[in-house]
Amino acid sequence: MRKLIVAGNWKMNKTNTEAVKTVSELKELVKDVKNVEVVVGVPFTALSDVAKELKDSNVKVAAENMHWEEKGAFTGEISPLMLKDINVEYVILGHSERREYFGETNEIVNKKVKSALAHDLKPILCVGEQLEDRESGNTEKVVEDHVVGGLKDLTKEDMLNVVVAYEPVWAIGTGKTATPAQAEEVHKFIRGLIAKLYDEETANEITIQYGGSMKPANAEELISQKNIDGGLVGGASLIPEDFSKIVKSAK
Ligand SMILES: O=C[C@H](O)COP(=O)(O)O
Repeated sequence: MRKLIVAGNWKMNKTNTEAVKTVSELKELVKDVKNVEVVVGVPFTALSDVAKELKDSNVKVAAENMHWEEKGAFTGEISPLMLKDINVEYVILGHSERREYFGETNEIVNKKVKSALAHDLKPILCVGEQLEDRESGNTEKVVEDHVVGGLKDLTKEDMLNVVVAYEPVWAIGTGKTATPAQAEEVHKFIRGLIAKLYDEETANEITIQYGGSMKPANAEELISQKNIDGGLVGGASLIPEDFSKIVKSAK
């Protein structure tokens, strides 16, 4: 039975003080949730204090990015060792904003995914098409390129620790959600791709989250689709009440 995972991605929002206050409210709101893994992805500056605040709670912590090397002359970067040391469990990799604004290629994303796994961090690999890809009928081609490129050289055992997040870029922060049927179609395609790259059993175990304007009002219908196993939530994850409603709508 694959795991339902609802993860927040705060992006570049909240100071450390605001972050600690937010998660202290969130952990109370979701303390009785058992069927869903709850994760918050927070800025680097807040990771340590957020992890301390969430110790002994059922909410896990994610970083929003990391470098693939353990240490060295990489000014401004954060390494997997640094994340492990402060009890971070997940790391969001290959988000479309990293690809678009910071030039991350599949090759870079793949190095990060492999490094995360080697350091016992669970990567959330983000994949998804731009509006022009969808309009030109290239959604599957782009998604396949991200999935195959991001997972290159991973073993079946590695794969079982990877979470995939399908995020159509045109739906991120725009209020335009993919319809449940549109999202399900791509999720099914991704699972089929993983079955081809590995096998059916592995594909059935992988959590594939949907991301893109997920809100309390649309989460239940999206997550109830056969191949949608949770969400990667941006804007709505900044408000504990809204995020907890999304978590509780996952069944
Ligand atoms: O990682 C999260 C996504 O980019 C979705 O963001 P959003 O929920 O604000 O559309």
